[in-house]
Amino acid sequence: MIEVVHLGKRYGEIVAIDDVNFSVAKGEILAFLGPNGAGKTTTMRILTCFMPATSGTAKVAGFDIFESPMEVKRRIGYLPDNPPLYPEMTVSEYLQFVAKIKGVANQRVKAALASALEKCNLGDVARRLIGNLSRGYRQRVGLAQAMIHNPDVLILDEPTVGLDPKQIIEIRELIKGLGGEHTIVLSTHILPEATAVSQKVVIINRGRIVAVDSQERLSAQVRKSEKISVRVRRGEAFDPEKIVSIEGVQQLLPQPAQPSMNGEGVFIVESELGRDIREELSKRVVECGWGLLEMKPLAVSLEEVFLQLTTEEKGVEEAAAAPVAPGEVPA
Ligand SMILES: Nc1ncnc2c1ncn2[C@@H]1O[C@H](COP(=O)(O)OP(=O)(O)OP(=O)(O)O)[C@@H](O)[C@H]1O
Repeated sequence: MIEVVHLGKRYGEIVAIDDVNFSVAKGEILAFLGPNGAGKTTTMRILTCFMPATSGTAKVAGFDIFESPMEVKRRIGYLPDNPPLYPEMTVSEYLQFVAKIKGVANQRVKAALASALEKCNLGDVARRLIGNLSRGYRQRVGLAQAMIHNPDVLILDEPTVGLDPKQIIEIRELIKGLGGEHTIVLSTHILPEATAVSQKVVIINRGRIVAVDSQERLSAQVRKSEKISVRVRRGEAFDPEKIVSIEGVQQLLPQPAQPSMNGEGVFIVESELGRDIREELSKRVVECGWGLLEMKPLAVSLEEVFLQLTTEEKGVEEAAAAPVAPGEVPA
């Protein structure tokens, strides 16, 4: 549905994006993940024909953004980082106004309005003034205006910025629900957002794509060992020697959690990449009589993937010097 090829943009001397390539299949949700200034907004503005690229091109539903911008715009709904809302209009008035601007035929405006209100759960506030709505509701109005002409593709620039945690969950759920019917590209600098809503992640850093893949495959790409978390009933009986002696086990990792009050214990076993120790591990735990409660493989988090990919580019010291808040991509 979307094909981006060798896209580049300069603002004078500043290279905002350089040789950006990715594709999005029909109905897929793609997260465009990167720190502030990475080039996300620039890419989205080019894709939505708001701004020309300096080099390369992109196709949306088979139409080239340079050769057929009107065809592209017809198929795209755009939620910019600051959606242009009119506070003195009611939600319905505003959406009908946008529908007309976007060329929805007069006889179809009513149906388009009903559909957008329903999809974005705005029925209850249709007659309220936009200026009186909460930020979460205003963001839904922003989404509704993006989809009022029922476009194949939705481009959403940081759709949850400035919302409270409850509103964030609601908007993410809404976006997830729109996938399948719409192809969605969403930009974010928040890792859990990419994990929560998308099937595919493009990581951009300093204007260049550093990875494009599914989260699972990105994790696999940077994985250097297998990790399994084991929870046992009798934590006090645990003897590390019994585990490290299993063939293929490299080390036991420090426990992430304190031993729980009820005596349970959790430990993480790191083993050679590609070697499946699960059977032997479970046997050993049972033989030792610790009471096996849970055993689960640990995936590498997207945060680790991001850090590793950008660290390779920036150099270890520089990356190590930048502290990262939980869930945030380092700048
Ligand atoms: N109009 C402009 N003129 C000059 N430089 C610009 C302009 N717009 C963006 N830039 C620069 O291009 C680079 C990419 O910016 P862009 O806004 O695309 O990044 P972003 O990933 O969307 O970041 P943010 O999340 O902060 O919006 C940055 O270095 C930015 O300073």
